[in-house]
Amino acid sequence: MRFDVVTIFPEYLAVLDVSLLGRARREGLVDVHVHDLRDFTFDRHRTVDDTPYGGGAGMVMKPEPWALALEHVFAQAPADAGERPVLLVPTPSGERFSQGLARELAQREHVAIACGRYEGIDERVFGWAEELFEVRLVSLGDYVLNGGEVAALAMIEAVGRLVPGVVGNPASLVEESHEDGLLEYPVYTKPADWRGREVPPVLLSGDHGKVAAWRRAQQEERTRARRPDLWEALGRDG
Ligand SMILES: Nc1cc(-c2cccs2)n[nH]1
Repeated sequence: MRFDVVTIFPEYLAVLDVSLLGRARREGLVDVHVHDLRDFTFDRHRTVDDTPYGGGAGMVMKPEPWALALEHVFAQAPADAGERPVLLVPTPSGERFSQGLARELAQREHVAIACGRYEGIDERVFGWAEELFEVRLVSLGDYVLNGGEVAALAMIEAVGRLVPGVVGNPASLVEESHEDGLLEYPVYTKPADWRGREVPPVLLSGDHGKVAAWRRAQQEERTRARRPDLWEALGRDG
């Protein structure tokens, strides 16, 4: 799987060289390429923004550098990709990013991410990009970041780790929060008695059936208590 990230802060993405994805990149499972938007400007100041039509505070990212950068990214598409690449655009006004969307994206050959800054990217870029990409405006949550780079890191990690072979033990991907719509159960390790706090006895029982039942009950209790929205969505009684 290939990721292409376009940003005015390419150094923001350098952390991907050291995280879990570092090995995946070295083993050719996941490929991440970062592009500096300013490389697609041609004025002396490498200008990427300008004042907003209609007035208002802040600056808007100019459309032409984005079009040139995204055309360059599109041309990098893996030769065998039998599908249009996805273009993810992190924005507070997008669809909610989720484990389900991460799973969907992990099946794709080529995912591009456009990291906006300032007050955003000229809206016309998204309509234009539809000619080359499946464009998905995506929100990480209802809060505002200064730019899309942090969101890009989060999405690359969430998607990249689901690519077969990236995570050593695929079984560890199964019982995670949100995999089955429920939050994950609590986990414990040695010592059994830590500062007077004991591990739930069922976990020391050796009875795998009881352990599984206890863990499921914990998942349901936690989801109902902490995420009533998820609980309702599961259609369980309130
Ligand atoms: N969920 C979310 C995305 C963002 C931004 C993306 C780009 C600039 S701000 N903030 N919050």
